[in-house]
Amino acid sequence: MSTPAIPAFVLTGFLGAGKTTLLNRLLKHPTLADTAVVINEYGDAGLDHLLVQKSGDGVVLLSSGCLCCSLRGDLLDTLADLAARRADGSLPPFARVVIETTGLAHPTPVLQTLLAPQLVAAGYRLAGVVAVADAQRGEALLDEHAESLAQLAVADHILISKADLVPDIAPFIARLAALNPQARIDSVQDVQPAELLAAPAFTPAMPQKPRPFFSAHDASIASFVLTTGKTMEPYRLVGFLDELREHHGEGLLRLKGLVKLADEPARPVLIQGVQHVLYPPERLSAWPDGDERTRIVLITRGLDQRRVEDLFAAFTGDIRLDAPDREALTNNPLAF
Ligand SMILES: Nc1nc2c(ncn2[C@@H]2O[C@H](COP(=O)(O)OP(=O)(O)OP(=O)(O)O)[C@@H](O)[C@H]2O)c(=O)[nH]1
Repeated sequence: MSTPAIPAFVLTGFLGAGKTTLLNRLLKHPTLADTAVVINEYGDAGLDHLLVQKSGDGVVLLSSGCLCCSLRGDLLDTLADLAARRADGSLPPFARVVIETTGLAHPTPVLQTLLAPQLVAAGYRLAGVVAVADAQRGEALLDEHAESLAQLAVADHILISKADLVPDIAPFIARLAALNPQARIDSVQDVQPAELLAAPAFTPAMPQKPRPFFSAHDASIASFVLTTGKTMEPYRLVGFLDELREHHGEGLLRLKGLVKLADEPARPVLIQGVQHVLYPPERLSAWPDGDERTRIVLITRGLDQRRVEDLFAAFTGDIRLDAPDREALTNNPLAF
């Protein structure tokens, strides 16, 4: 009998954005008390782990009852170890894990780690990416630090901190909505802790929100949705994902989708991926939102959207003008 997967949330945001402040607030909430926290610090500079009360062995027990782990070493080993100790009863049966990334980190290595086969086998499931956006430093931060832009671009949920220090956050919100049209955007103060870490966090928004404007600085980052009402044969999905990963993996900051497969159209398959790493598809029991179309959200950097759309259409059999069909892409001896 399989046990339910452990939802893993990534909490990201630039240095000083307010991640630890938010985390402390979340962990005080009774419904989130059974949360394991991994603070992903590199080097000796990080101090975040000192802000929680240690109880030896790298694991700390917060006064609220939360489990916390300060991590200097390998994220993968730590997460695997936490799961093993949860399974053998030496740790309480935590209901979710939050991984706070270092402020300077590009988010993709952490996401890739979570999609690694060892962690999938250990029972983890990437449940959502929450990014804290600092309204005080606002757009300047996005312009100056590519990591900050990437953190916000891959988020499912953006939380704006320090809105209390800024007279008008509307332009900042507009910029964030343009950068990541799929994300839900809230002010940190307005969001309820319990709803923040409620799994599953992911439902691809449809239709795609229009981009109110597009900043030249963010021009290489794009977010778009591939959709089809058709069912797909499983081998075609595999073929599409293989092609995508092989030829466009480098520019794929994040992929997440619900796919209607021909074998069981009433039970969509959840797919997730980061760059060249794809998570094993997960069969859901039902469509989460009444919309039974395949929807795959891609967040990309420097990737040709049109080519990806053509590739997808070739595998679904949807006809597109001026685009090669699937045979031409997969059976062409001259193809790349
Ligand atoms: N006024 C105000 N201050 C905030 C808010 N959120 C965080 N801060 C302050 O901002 C500073 C940095 O917050 P942290 O929570 O430590 O930020 P962090 O993202 O964890 O920082 P690093 O771990 O260095 O990446 C602290 O002094 C907080 O008190 C907010 O919403 N409003």
